[in-house]
This record gives sequence, structure tokens and C-alpha cells, in this order.
Amino acid sequence: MIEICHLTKDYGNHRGVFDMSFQIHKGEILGILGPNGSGKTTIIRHLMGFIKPDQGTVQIQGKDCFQEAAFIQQNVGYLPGEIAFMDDMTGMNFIHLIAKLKGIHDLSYAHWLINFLELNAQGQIKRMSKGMKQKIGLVIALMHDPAILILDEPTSGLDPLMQMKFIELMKKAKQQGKTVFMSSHIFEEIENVCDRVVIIKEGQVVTIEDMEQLKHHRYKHYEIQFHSLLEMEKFMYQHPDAKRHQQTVSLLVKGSPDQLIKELSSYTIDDFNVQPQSLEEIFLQYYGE
Ligand SMILES: Nc1ncnc2c1ncn2[C@@H]1O[C@H](COP(=O)(O)OP(=O)(O)OP(=O)(O)O)[C@@H](O)[C@H]1O
Repeated sequence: MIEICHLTKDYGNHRGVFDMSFQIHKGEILGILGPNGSGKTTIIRHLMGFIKPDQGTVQIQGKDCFQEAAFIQQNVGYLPGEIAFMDDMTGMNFIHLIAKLKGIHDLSYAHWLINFLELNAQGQIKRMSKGMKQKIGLVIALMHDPAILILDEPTSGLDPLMQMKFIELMKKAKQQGKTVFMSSHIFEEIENVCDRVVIIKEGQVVTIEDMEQLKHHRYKHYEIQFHSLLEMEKFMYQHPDAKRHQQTVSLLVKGSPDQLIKELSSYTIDDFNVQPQSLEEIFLQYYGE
């Protein structure tokens, strides 16, 4: 559905996007994670046909995004990172204006979204909070029920309840077979919504991970409280990498817990806790800091 092939946009001083390639399949939700200035918005602007690659190609449904920008912009549901509003208009008038420009006649889904997002769109945009403006952006991006969605930090400014509602919307989009590309700084959102995640750094792809595999293969934190100091010391001798605090040992284990559990069966354990490594921890591992 979407293909980025050796995309380079060099803004000088190592800023921009360099030789980036990845694809997004039909019905897939792909997330992009990266620190500030790593190139997420630059990729999205190429996809929407606003800027021309220095090198490489960017295509949606086989169409070159820059050459066929009008088609792309008409058909893709787009939420920009920073939305340029007409501040003196009311939210509702602005939604109607964009609908008119896009040739959308049926506003029933827009009204459903306004209700679902609990948006009061009657007031002037300049008097609206950041969250309310973001909701208007979401209504505009989704109101024509497009097959492809490109969302730049969709829940920026939304409160936790609305973030959950957004996740619901994305799950619905997935059921309907829509293709979604979204940038985010919120790990929970990526974890709950995305099928795969592209992790980028300084304009380059660090890794592309399948979320299911990532969940399956991630490390787990084990916390084991031994009944006696002697037993704890015996265990520590076998696991010099583990950390100890009084009679409790914590260690990281990748994959199946089978071997650890078998080993622990020869000890007396007072307490045992396990927690999967969070996406945040995995993400930070890639950055080494
Ligand atoms: N038009 C431009 N001219 C010069 N440099 C630019 C331009 N657009 C982006 N850059 C630079 O390219 C790099 C990538 O910017 P981009 O906005 O894509 O990052 P981002 O990952 O979206 O960041 P954030 O998380 O802060 O939104 C940054 O160093 C930025 O300063």
C-alpha cells in the first residue's frame, strides 16, 4: 500500500532522512518511533506529497506521492503534527469548509466522530484548548472514512480518556482493513495499536520490529525473594549478573521462564514476581542511553 524506497532528504548538518526504506502492507498499522528531530515528520511530509525526495521514491498504491500529490491529498486521511487553523472560524464551520474543499457531502461520520470524541465544535477555534483543536484535526482526518490514514502524533494534547478512545478508533480501523501509518511518542499507544514499529534515529532506520514478536521475545524482569540468605547467595553465585537487595534477587531473562522455574524448584521461595520489559525499555536499549 505504501512504499518508501531509499528515501533521502538532506537538510545539511546531518539533519533530514537518509537512505530510508520500508513498506506498509494493506490492513496494517505501522508505528514510527523516534526522538525529536529524528525525521518522522519529514517522512510523513514526503508521503503527503508536500516535499520532493532528494533521492529515492515514496509511493502510495503505486502512485508517486510528489507527482500525484493532489490524488494522495484527496484520498488519504491526514493529521498533521501542527495544524494550521483559521482561528476566527468556529470548529464546526472549519470542519464544513474542509469537507466542502474535499468534496465530502455526507457528514454523518463527521458527526459520529464529534460525538464519540465529545467535541464541542461550536466555539471559535482561537478560544479552544490544544486537545479540542487536536480533536478537530482527527475529525477532519477521519471524516471521509479513507482507506489509508497518515497520522502525525495523533494523540498529542489529548487526555488519557481520549487517548483510549483513539486506540478504540484505530482498532475499528484495523477491523475494517484500513492501512495506517502513525508517529507517536506514547509507547502504550504504539503497543496497543500497531502491528509493526519502525524505530528511527538521526534520519535512519534502526530496526523494524513485529509487535507480536517483540512482545514474545522481550526480556522479563524476575524478582525472587529467597527464604534464607544462604539460598540467595547460592543463587547469586550461579547468576553473577543478577542484582540483590536484602534477600531479594532481581534478574532479566529473555524468552521462556522454563529453565529458571526448574532451577528455582530446588530453593525455598517466599515471593516471586515477574514483569515484562516495557516497550519504553526496549526503545531506550536501541539508543544506548
Ligand atoms: N525545511 C527544513 N529545513 C531544514 N531543516 C529541516 C526542515 N525540516 C526538518 N528539518 C530538520 O530535519 C530533522 C528532522 O525533522 P523532523 O521534523 O522530521 O523530526 P521529527 O522526528 O518529526 O521531530 P519531532 O519528534 O520533534 O516532531 C530535524 O533536525 C529538523 O530540524
